[in-house]
Amino acid sequence: MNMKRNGEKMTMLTAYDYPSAKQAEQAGIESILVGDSLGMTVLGYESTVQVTLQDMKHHAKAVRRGAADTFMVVDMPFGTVGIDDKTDMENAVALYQETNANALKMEGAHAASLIKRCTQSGIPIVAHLGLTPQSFGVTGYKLQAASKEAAETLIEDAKLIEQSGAVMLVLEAIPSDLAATITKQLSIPVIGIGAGADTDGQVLVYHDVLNYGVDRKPKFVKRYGDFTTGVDALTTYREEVKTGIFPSPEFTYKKQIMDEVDP
Ligand SMILES: Nc1nc(=O)c2c([nH]1)NC[C@@H]1CN(c3ccc(C(=O)N[C@@H](CCC(=O)O)C(=O)O)cc3)CN21
Ligand SMILES: CC(C)C(=O)C(=O)O
Ligand SMILES: [Mg+2]
Repeated sequence: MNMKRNGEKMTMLTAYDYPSAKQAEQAGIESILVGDSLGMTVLGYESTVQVTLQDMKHHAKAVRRGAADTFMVVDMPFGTVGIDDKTDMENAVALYQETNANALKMEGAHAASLIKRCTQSGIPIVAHLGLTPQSFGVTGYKLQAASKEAAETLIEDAKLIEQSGAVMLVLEAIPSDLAATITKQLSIPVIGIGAGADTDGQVLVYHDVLNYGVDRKPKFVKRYGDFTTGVDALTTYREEVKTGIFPSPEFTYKKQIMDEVDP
């Protein structure tokens, strides 16, 4: 992870299961995020708030099987950080140990003390500031740190999480000049999503990149593929069964002579 020094941009992509993890690894993506966005993209929840520690474990284990050689970051879901020191630590240890993750990610500057304790215990932590979707009920889904005061607070928060031992910072939905400033001031890599071009790297959601079952497109999402064509394929499959085109002999086992078979 020396890319901050040599200036090469780092790429991160979410993955939630075995095939998407394999694809990300095959594409040479440097780091996979098993994001709690899986609640929305693959479980059909309205937000990430419904996602449990069990959900994260289940998906992260599948991702690990698909991408054994890629740096895998796993989100701590809503309600697993900030309960009490003992419970927070038990949650982090379980998620890290059971999924064989390379790092865990935690939203918000309030996680600073847990970041410190995890780091001391040997768990690498990625911090996540700016728009933190687990707090959407308080913040909404909108640009964060838009005022001068909020920007100053964010800069202080970023320094705090670096001092607490975070190995990386994700900045979401903030003005690009603020993201550039924070990226310059920190020595750890800063990965942006809706944070402009001057961070050390970018992260996007798999289903957004491939237009796969998502109905909203935030401003920061660029689509590189179109999985909605899957519906055309499924429609053709249905039609071919209805019309008897499928299964043709090519997809059929050889006939037996039924007369020779006892009924
Ligand atoms: N598919 C997906 N992509 C994501 O990037 C993502 C998730 N899901 N789930 C978890 C969070 C939620 N995120 C979101 C969700 C919505 C907006 C959004 O609608 N933004 C609007 C701005 C709305 C406003 O300013 O009021 C946009 O147009 O960008 C942004 C980030 C980012 N994360
Ligand atoms: C949007 C990214 C950074 C995330 O936290 C997620 O996918 O859950
Ligand atoms: Mg997340």
